[in-house]
Amino acid sequence: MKNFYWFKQISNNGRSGRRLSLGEYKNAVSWSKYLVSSGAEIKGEGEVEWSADMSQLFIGNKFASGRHSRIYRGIYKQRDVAIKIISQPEEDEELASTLEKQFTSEVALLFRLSHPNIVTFVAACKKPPVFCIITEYLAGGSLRKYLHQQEPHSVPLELVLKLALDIARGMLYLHSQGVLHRDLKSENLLLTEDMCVKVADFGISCLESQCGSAKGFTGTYRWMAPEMIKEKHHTKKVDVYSFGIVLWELLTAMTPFDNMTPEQAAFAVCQKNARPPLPAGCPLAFSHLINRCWSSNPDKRPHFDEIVGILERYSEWLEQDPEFFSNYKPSSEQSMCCFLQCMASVKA
Ligand SMILES: Nc1ncnc2c1ncn2[C@@H]1O[C@H](COP(=O)(O)OP(=O)(O)OP(=O)(O)O)[C@@H](O)[C@H]1O
Repeated sequence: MKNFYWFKQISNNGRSGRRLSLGEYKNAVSWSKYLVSSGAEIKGEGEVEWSADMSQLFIGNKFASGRHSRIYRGIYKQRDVAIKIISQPEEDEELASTLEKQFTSEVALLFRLSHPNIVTFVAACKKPPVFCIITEYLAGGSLRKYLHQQEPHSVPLELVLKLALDIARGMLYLHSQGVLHRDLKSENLLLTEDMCVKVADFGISCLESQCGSAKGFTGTYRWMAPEMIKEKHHTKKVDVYSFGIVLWELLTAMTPFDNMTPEQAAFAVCQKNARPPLPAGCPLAFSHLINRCWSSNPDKRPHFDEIVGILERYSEWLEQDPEFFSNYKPSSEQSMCCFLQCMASVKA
């Protein structure tokens, strides 16, 4: 594979694997000294359960980065993985401590989650000032990257529906586990090769019972619910708001509020109740749902069980009637249900 060298990131005995390119070498040595174990260690609570066996980890090319992380491809126990490496800055103690807290919380949450639409956790390692989180590798990249490669408004409605349902099922599971994601956006939704979506990046997620206020929050304004922008008390419904924005992204393949800075977008959402414009030809089935999801009143936003139910019904109806999206009227839901029940009884 051109320009792709594996580096066996082990060596308690100092041996390393194959040669790295100069850039990779510089990157690797900057943190490898921390990741390589130096003998017996005392591990914190729960750490034994998720601690990576570093002798089984091969680290390859860096392929993405986050605000405070670099993401590498790798192999762990013969499995394709993504390795998120977070390094604490020496010069900023407050940020260093926030990053450590985020790492600990992300691992604790990911470790207990298991669902086809949630990225699968593999292992982690904690060697301050470097932490790593190993997850399954998703070859399709982020949904944001995929949407940016499409012409605006060009994603077929069947695909929009399928992707939306994947995301909603992942979120329904997450909420059923009492977890709020709090940073749901297309960048944190990853695709498999066969276009299945998985929810990722639990850095600022929390257990509903322990979320507290949104003070000093580092989520992303373009996708953030107004109550969270205002640093008010928030509930699971902040994820439903973000889901509404993601649904808009799926339909338009555009960036929300792309003519504004994130701060301007935050101001417009809170002070002027602004939302990204729904396309003129947006099927009512979607505009109706999006408007409910991004309602400024959290109580008016549906729960994910209702959203999954609605999207599943849309899928069924689309199967029965290829013109479903043009024919749909919100008031027709009832008659469509009757129609399907009749069809089912005729078949029986
Ligand atoms: N398991 C994975 N498989 C494939 N790509 C991944 C995986 N994990 C992360 N990525 C890529 O890396 C990017 C950043 O990952 P992630 O969001 O987890 O990092 P982060 O440090 O939390 O970022 P930020 O804080 O800026 O949101 C993702 O948008 C995606 O493109």
